[in-house]
Amino acid sequence: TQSTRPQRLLHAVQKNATRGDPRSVVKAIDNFCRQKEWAMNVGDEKGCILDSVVSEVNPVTVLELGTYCGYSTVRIASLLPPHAKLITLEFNPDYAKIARQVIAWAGLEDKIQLVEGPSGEWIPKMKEQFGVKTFDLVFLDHWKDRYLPDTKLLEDCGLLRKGSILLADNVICPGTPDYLEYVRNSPRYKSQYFKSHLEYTKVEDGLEKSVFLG
Ligand SMILES: Nc1ncnc2c1ncn2CCOCCNC(=O)c1cc(-c2ccc(F)cc2)cc(O)c1O
Ligand SMILES: [Mg+2]
Repeated sequence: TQSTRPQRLLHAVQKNATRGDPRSVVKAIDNFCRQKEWAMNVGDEKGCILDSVVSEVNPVTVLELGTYCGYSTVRIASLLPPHAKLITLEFNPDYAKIARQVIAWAGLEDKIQLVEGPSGEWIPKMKEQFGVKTFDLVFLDHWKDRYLPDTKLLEDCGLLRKGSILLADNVICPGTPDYLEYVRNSPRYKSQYFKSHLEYTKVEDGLEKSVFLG
């Protein structure tokens, strides 16, 4: 039977990356996607912007929406302080299965909780299920038409505090126009655009960093 692209990406990690070395896992995925097959990881160019935001925020609680194969999950978790926790939501069980193995290869299972299911259902359960008070950082990288409703859900569930940071991938390509309009015009956010390119291509894309003002 034919393998899937996520399975081939996982094999590239197991073949080329060192167990327990998250940065080698990130590098192995980027090499696979540049040399063999494009895949929708945030990639290295936007990944460096992600790294700088994570290092600046130094978050203790992180939420990632959209795990895919775990590339940004591993990239973020590799920069977190020892007691910090990252919860990542993935809707697609096949992607989740691969992501668990990528996370294990990087040796980051203790920092990462991968939850399978739709963001709309899980966000309202965060407090009771995972003992989360508020998130210091949220990385949005799931369905582009879910960014806005899920941001409003995070607000309504009291999961954002004054100073919480939202970092959104793909605000240009594929694009999240309603989300951009909201965070750029709402008095409750201070927003900033980081121009970059769609992973592994020359197409314009970028990350939008928005600080929740409370
Ligand atoms: N827990 C959850 N709840 C709800 N929904 C969920 C979920 N978990 C996952 N999903 C479902 C969607 O997950 C994948 C979302 N990501 C993308 O679609 C994506 C697409 C491109 C792209 C593709 C083709 C082009 F030509 C140009 C660009 C690039 C990117 O960087 C992308 O991130
Ligand atoms: Mg993306």
